Amino acid sequence: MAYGKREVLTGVDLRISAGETVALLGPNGAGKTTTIEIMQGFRRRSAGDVTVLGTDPEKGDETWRGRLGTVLQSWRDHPRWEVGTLLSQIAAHYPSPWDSDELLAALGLTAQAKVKIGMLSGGQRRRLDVALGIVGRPELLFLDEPTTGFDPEARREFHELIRGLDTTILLTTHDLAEAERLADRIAVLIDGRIAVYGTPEELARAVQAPSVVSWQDGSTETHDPSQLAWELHQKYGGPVPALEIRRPTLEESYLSLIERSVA
Ligand SMILES: Nc1ncnc2c1ncn2[C@@H]1O[C@H](COP(=O)(O)OP(=O)(O)OP(=O)(O)O)[C@@H](O)[C@H]1O
Repeated sequence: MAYGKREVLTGVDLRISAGETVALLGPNGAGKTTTIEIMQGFRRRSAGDVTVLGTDPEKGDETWRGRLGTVLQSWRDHPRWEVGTLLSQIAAHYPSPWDSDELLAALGLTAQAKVKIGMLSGGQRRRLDVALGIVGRPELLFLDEPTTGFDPEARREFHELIRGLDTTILLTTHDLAEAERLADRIAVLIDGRIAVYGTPEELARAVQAPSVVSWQDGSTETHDPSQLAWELHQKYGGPVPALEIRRPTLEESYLSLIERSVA
């Protein structure tokens, strides 16, 4: 993808299987939104092949579009609409939508059905965003930084909700713990290229961020914790007091990948 002469996506090779949740991570400006817009058919790519639910997004018709769901940053446009009314209005555009009341119940919004959107709390509004994104029973759901501004409880509830959906999901987030919790696979986009694509464990292995080994008398970073544990075991002639081995978190692997690509 090039904007004018400036190429912003140069190596996006991504295959997502049905039912999978994939998190697309990357620093600001890496090209995540552009990638998603191309997949949704909102942006015309400069070159390359894209197939989403069997269709080239540039040729996607209304029926194809109806199979996609999008949860964007909060709906702020309809503050005077009642939650239930807006949801049924949107539902009416789809061939086999969720029943609005059922969906509100599933999202814990039954008590808010007659509340005006402008009166909802941030977390409630976000649930409504999700309701609007999935009301058409999408086969593929795009979540763009879904929990920005959530309190920890709302975030946890949202994660449970998302994990309970049996739809294919492509998620962008800057919250690494969220990616780890929700995603089967993680794609890291750096400067328009997918630098790594795999499970969090595969990412950690590819990046080879060090583990932290600590014990009663010391602590160190190492790429081979089991070797070190063995050496300590020899040194102590038995169990190593207060031995702890901490594998790199997704955040550490990710940051180490970004640092390396900048260097
Ligand atoms: N309409 C546009 N015209 C020209 N350049 C654009 C346009 N939209 C995005 N860009 C540029 O393309 C690059 C990728 O932007 P994009 O919004 O896809 O990144 P992102 O990974 O989603 O970033 P963020 O995490 O900040 O949302 C950036 O350098 C941006 O400035």
